[in-house]
Amino acid sequence: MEAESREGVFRELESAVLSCLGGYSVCIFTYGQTGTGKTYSMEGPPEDPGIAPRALQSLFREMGTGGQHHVTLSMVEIYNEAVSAQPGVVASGKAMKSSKAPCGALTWGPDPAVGQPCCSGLQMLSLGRGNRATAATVMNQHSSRSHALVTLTLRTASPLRGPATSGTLHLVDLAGSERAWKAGTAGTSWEDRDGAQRLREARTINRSLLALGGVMTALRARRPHVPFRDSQLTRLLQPALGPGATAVLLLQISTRPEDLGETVCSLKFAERVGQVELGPARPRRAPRSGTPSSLSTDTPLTGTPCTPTPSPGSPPSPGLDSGSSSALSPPEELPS
Ligand SMILES: Nc1ncnc2c1ncn2[C@@H]1O[C@H](COP(=O)(O)OP(=O)(O)OP(=O)(O)O)[C@@H](O)[C@H]1O
Repeated sequence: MEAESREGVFRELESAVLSCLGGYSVCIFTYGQTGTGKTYSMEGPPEDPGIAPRALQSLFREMGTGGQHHVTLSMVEIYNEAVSAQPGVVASGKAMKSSKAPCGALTWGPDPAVGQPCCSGLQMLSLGRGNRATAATVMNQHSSRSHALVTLTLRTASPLRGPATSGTLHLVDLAGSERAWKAGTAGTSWEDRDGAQRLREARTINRSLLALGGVMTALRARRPHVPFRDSQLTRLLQPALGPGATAVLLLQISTRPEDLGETVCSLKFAERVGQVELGPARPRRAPRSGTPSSLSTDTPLTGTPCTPTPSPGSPPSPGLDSGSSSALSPPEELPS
């Protein structure tokens, strides 16, 4: 995505983002082949921010115009099917105007329920970004090896706007799909430990993206059973893809002739997503008490313990891909 179009894309998304303040549930997710710029589009460099910081700035600018708001931000990473909350990247507090913070800097004020947090939402985003599992692959020097889900829950009360509402914004940066031969470590052979690790990651990533494709197929066909339980990714996305939610897919594709196969797969996936109907968007009233809902609270993670995110160089965590025999088998077919 070119720099000047990134602002244009955000302008298209802004009304959906702001609808969260009216109690709507909105999910924006990036999808595409590895190395096509998903993370860049979602995060962007400080001099030209991506969708996530722009969304936060826009929301907080709007919140500064009135009403009472309670904001919860959480960041969850899925690496090799292990789910972990990013340490220190879960916060709750009342959004407040601050003379010290620039407009939209997202300062949290003291909240008796959670102690005295006072940090900037943008700082929190970059903290999570820094902790994310990345590694060099043939296709991308800083490839994200995990799916990252940022959830903002916004409970809003305004005497002028009627009953209190609870809206949610999910920002999802999916790990990229990749072919087996492209999943190895740059400059090393497949037989070495790093190469094997990259292949194992690629296999798990592709499998979870296939599960997402299965969910989209079921939603499109309005099947009574939607296989949300087929992967951690789809489990966590369930509330974001429920009735009345709004989901926006940002598709990243490569225009290189040698990537044609992957590009066609990505376009087919987008076509399928484009045919999904989640029903008319519905606002949600805030619960009378308790914590606002978010991905982490709406979806029980029973049976899926939160484990610390291993760095790509550390031994694999026990899970779906712990079998050494499967470690070097190629990733499954690309999701399409
Ligand atoms: N519009 C852009 N302008 C400048 N550099 C870009 C742009 N888009 C992507 N890049 C650069 O291309 C590289 C790959 O981008 P990025 O890591 O965002 O891809 P990705 O799709 O998230 O990959 P993966 O799925 O492997 O994590 C990065 O070095 C990034 O800085």
